[in-house]
Amino acid sequence: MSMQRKIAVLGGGAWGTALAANSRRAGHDVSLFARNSDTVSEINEARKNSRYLGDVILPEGIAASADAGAVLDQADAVLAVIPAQSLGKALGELRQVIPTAAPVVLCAKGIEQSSGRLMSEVAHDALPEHQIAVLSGPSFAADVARGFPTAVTVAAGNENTAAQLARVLSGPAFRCYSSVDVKGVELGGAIKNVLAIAAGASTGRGFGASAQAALITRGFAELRRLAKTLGARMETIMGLSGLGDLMLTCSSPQSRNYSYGMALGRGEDLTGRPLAEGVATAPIASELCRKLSVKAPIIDATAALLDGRISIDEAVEALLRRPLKNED
Ligand SMILES: NC(=O)C1=CN([C@@H]2O[C@H](COP(=O)(O)OP(=O)(O)OC[C@H]3O[C@@H](n4cnc5c(N)ncnc54)[C@H](O)[C@@H]3O)[C@@H](O)[C@H]2O)C=CC1
Ligand SMILES: O=C(CO)COP(=O)(O)O
Repeated sequence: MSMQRKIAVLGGGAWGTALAANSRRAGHDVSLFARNSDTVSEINEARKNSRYLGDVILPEGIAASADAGAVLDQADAVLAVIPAQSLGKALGELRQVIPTAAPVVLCAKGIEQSSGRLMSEVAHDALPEHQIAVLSGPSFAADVARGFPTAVTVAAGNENTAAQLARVLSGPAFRCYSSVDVKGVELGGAIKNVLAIAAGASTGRGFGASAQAALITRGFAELRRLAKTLGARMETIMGLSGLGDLMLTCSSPQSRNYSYGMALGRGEDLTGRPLAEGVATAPIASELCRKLSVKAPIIDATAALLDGRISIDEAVEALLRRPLKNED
């Protein structure tokens, strides 16, 4: 039986376009909803999305449109690639035109600042009749758009749905592992963005690789504690969507969160920078940890730093001066 499906992608930014390219290479019929008419014509006519992906040439046959209803019509699966803080509103507006039989795969990484909800909770509330899944893992849009080898995790509450989506979304160079741990997969993606800002700030401030390794490792301990409290599986946190994405994002200036942190650390002007999801997630992640009595000094310090409540040097001093403790 042919695996060809109609995949509808919502969001014409870097990641939406890259996932559309991947789905096309996997042999699917792909339509992409972008709000910006210049983006729509550039994808359709020049097979490019230069604003977000520079000179990458996309595969033939991605049908971009600013008409969400047309994009979603007859879709077998929907990839929601809209930034975390806008996802709830966007899905609410599109509810009537998303086919109820189509699983909705959430690809944003963040926690909703106004409510503290994870993306799957936001989506369940906006689309109570739909099956919700999450795709996350170490995957820069530019790499995926170019067809470089990448591996991610696709999670859904139903094991068969997760496995089926992993089969459908895997491409020649894009390997999807399946999971039923939706919460674990999305927590890793949301928290690594906050930790990447911290790691970038440390580098930008001029601290060495030792500080970097300490931040990543102790930040990972905070992610593990939060995930355990929320009932996620440790295997997930140790996997692609947790440790894997943390390693990628905290070590490469290709990450917008890491480079946001670097600019912060260097004292540069932060206006007009590309999307860095960790900026909005940091305060609510810190608040969530406080409410759940999860110790998260690095997440807290990152939120305080972003808020202008402390300087980097004050944050580092406060972190180092905490009472000595067991490494757990
Ligand atoms: N860029 C990357 O390498 C990766 C990004 N992600 C995640 O994917 C999400 C989206 O990121 P990017 O595409 O990279 O961001 P981006 O800034 O490149 O693009 C965001 C796109 O969403 C569109 N958008 C915003 N609100 C919308 C709405 N209400 N309806 C329709 N479209 C809307 C914008 O017009 C823009 O085209 C983020 O949560 C990010 O963390 C995940 C993995 C990799
Ligand atoms: O999520 C990503 C890689 O897995 C992309 O990271 P940035 O949003 O920091 O660029």
